[in-house]
Amino acid sequence: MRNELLSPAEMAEADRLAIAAGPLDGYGLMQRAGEAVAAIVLARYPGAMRVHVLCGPGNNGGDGYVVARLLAEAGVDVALWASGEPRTGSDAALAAADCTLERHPLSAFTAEAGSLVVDAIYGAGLSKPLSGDAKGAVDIVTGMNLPVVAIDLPSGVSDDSGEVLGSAFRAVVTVTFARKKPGHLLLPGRERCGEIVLADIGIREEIIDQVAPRTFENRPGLWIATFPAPAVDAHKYKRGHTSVFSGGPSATGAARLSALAAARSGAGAVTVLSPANAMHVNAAHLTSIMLRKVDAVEDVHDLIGDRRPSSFVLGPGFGIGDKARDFTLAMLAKNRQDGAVEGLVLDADGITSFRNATATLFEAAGRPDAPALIMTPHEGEFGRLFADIAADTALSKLAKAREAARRASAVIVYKGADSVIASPDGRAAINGNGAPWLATAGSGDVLAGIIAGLLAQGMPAFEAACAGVWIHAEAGSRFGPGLIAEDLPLAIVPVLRELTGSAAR
Ligand SMILES: NC(=O)C1=CN([C@@H]2O[C@H](COP(=O)(O)OP(=O)(O)OC[C@H]3O[C@@H](n4cnc5c(N)ncnc54)[C@H](OP(=O)(O)O)[C@@H]3O)[C@@H](O)[C@H]2O)[C@@H](O)CC1
Ligand SMILES: Nc1ncnc2c1ncn2[C@@H]1O[C@H](COP(=O)(O)OP(=O)(O)O)[C@@H](O)[C@H]1O
Ligand SMILES: [K+]
Repeated sequence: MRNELLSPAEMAEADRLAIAAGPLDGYGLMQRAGEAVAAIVLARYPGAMRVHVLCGPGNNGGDGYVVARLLAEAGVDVALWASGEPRTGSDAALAAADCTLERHPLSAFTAEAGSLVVDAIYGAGLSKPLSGDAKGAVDIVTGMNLPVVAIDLPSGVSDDSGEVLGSAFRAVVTVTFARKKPGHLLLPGRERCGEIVLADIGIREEIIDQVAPRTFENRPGLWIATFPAPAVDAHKYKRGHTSVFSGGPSATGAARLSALAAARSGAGAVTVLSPANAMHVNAAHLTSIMLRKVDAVEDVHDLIGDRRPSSFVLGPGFGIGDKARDFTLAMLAKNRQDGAVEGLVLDADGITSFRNATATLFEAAGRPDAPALIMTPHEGEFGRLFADIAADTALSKLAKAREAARRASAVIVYKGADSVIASPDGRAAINGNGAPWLATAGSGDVLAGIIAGLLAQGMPAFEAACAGVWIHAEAGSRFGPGLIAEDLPLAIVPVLRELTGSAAR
């Protein structure tokens, strides 16, 4: 599996373990890194008039010296620009010594139209905002719109958070090593990387296993092993029963979108739970989806006793207040072991309702036998439940989601163009297959329904949340322009078909 993402500390650890295990030493790894980048440059830009290689003082610059030497040996016209001297005895110093091209100071950097830039100024070691010569080079290259091949990361992009520190290159291709880093997927970093090429530099799988990363790119490989497929002897309730709470008469659509998505995602039975005064509105719009009156907490208990739904969605269009809190806490008070309630997806108004009662919610979710709680906040909703975490500028979106999941004892789906899914056990995944077509009213309601549908079919909470986010994003990206939320439940069908095929293999 190559879905792991390495933090800077984990990458350094992998590097250290790989060197200790041999056969390559640090300079050997650097040579492999440089070879990979040079091969990409030669393959992608065979006609480049001139290649400017920009080297910083650290090992990212070291990779750059290797690239400059190899490109020159291949007959390319290379101009080498350096900022700072590699530390004596470092691998970068060895690489610089082996590169006999004339070195120009980066402060004098100029380039010509039609040339290509290899960015080896800073990578994993970026420690402060770009300034001086490095910033000047970014301005020149950006102003001339020259194509950039970035080594490891575009200089200025933090590998940990994806933030742009000061300014950063915008690469056409970024070549990174062993595994991707969070900054390749989190915004705005993802946008600055262009296409990301992962190069094998000889850090073997068992080294990554030893490092045991807890952060992943959200791709099917992460959860396909638990992706549900109906058994031959399935009946509808065996395939899972999802219930979705509806709002009042003028706010029923969101629940129906969730319900339809849960049904499409494979839950065998889906029920909309409606207040009495909205029964007629809901009834007029439901066919295969069942409808049941739920007005008070007793109705929730009766439903759980009678119909044994395995998952719930509460929040879309529901309204903010006591009722949302009481229903949520009633569900969380059930025991999972009884087979009663597997889990609850709390979205939208459901989340906002706990703005001033977070401790009650987190305590209920943290009870050992409690059903799984999955919360799906967008940025605004996240800030309502986790104001201090949201305001902490030292934390990346990844770190924020992880901390929130731990505090709330809940799986957190921190939505957006770079959705992060975090589990209270420390695992986290970053999603990268979305598209802005998904930014349409009701899209989040559909996501909540897909996750609940997967949960009802027995998928564990973190995996169900990851799969839901990926499937939702994939369907929206493939559909493209014109997408509205009503399209999404049907648009997930071809995606599910492919996943079911691959799960069967
Ligand atoms: N790990 C591996 O397996 C492999 C890693 N490899 C490569 O190594 C790279 C990481 O190397 P690295 O750790 O030496 O860091 P790097 O990015 O070169 O920068 C550090 C230097 O820059 C300086 N500096 C930073 N920001 C600055 C700023 N804004 N303005 C000014 N100065 C700034 C910083 O100064 P300091 O923070 O110490 O003051 C320090 O001197 C990695 O990205 C990959 O390409 C490959 O060889 C394959 C194997
Ligand atoms: N620019 C974007 N790129 C990819 N996905 C996006 C983008 N904007 C929004 N989304 C996704 O669309 C969904 C919107 O959900 P939400 O904000 O709850 O909307 P609504 O309340 O209208 O349903 C989320 O899954 C989010 O991750
Ligand atoms: K770089």
